[in-house]
Amino acid sequence: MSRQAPSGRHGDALAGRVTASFGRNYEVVVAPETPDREVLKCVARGKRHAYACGDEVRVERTSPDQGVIVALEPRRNLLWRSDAFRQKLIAANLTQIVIVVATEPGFSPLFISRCIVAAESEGLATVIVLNKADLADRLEAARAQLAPFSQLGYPIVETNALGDLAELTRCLAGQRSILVGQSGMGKSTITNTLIPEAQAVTAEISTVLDSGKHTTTFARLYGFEGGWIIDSPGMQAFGLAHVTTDALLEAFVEFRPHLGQCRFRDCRHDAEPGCALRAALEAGEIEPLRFIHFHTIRAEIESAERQARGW
Ligand SMILES: Nc1nc2c(ncn2[C@@H]2O[C@H](COP(=O)(O)OP(=O)(O)OP(=O)(O)O)[C@@H](O)[C@H]2O)c(=O)[nH]1
Ligand SMILES: [Zn+2]
Repeated sequence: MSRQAPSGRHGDALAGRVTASFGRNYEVVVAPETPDREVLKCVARGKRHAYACGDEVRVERTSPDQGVIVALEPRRNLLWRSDAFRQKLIAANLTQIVIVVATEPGFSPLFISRCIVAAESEGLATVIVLNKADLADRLEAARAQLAPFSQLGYPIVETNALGDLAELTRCLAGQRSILVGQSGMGKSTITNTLIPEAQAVTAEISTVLDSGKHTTTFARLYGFEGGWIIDSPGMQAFGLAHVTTDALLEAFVEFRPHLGQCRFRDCRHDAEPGCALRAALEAGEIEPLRFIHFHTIRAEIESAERQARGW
């Protein structure tokens, strides 16, 4: 029996998953969950298509190790980087975003809020990894910094990437995760410990670039424990320019009970009288830090909007 493509038009095409993208070239794993699994170097048919790691696609083979992507299965969700002018796809079909921070060097709580906004606005779960938990003298301070997030219910997994990652493995098993983190948090060490194949890939790239440093330069998907993991490069520019103000408010989960309760329907939640969010802030129901994060991210989004319109 031949494989049936859902559209019918690509009946001879193979089902595959995008595991890396380099400009207009893609790496696609065909029959990813089977012993017939193989990797094809692919190009996209047509100019307007762009694919992301995690995309489920149909490919037509053009040589033993090459193919053309001819169709895209519907995406469950999509993460991208965006600023006023550009959007770059990062990952599709995720179940969770895993944010790696560490006891040292210092991390940015705003970076965490940004990642959470991306996760919430795409309906994804968030997990925070506190790495280098073995550096005991820094641990309490880092936990205190993460307290506002754990109070919101975001799980925090403490790890020592140089040791045992059993708890993190349980958290990742069966999930489709993207690992994000600022530089130096130990994300590469975690990836290399979890996925020996990743070590080989980064080593190869480091040799090619003669950098000697194992730095992630592009997103790559690896199969892991019944799911998969995308290791992504440092995501300082985790753009949120495409998120609307309403979606941003919803993405701050602690704001939700108060939305629609302000005196003015167009309340900016700055200094207006009768602002329900300010009242919740003053009542201690909203962390001041998170309130600041909201305003910071909204200002960025609005500034990107103005730039995009050429104001
Ligand atoms: N003590 C301790 N050191 C760690 C741990 N994880 C990573 N390190 C060290 O922290 C440094 C940074 O780790 P990397 O894995 O390169 O960090 P990264 O987040 O991938 O950083 P970039 O490659 O810049 O993106 C390295 O010297 C690691 O050996 C940990 O759990 N405990
Ligand atoms: Zn308000």
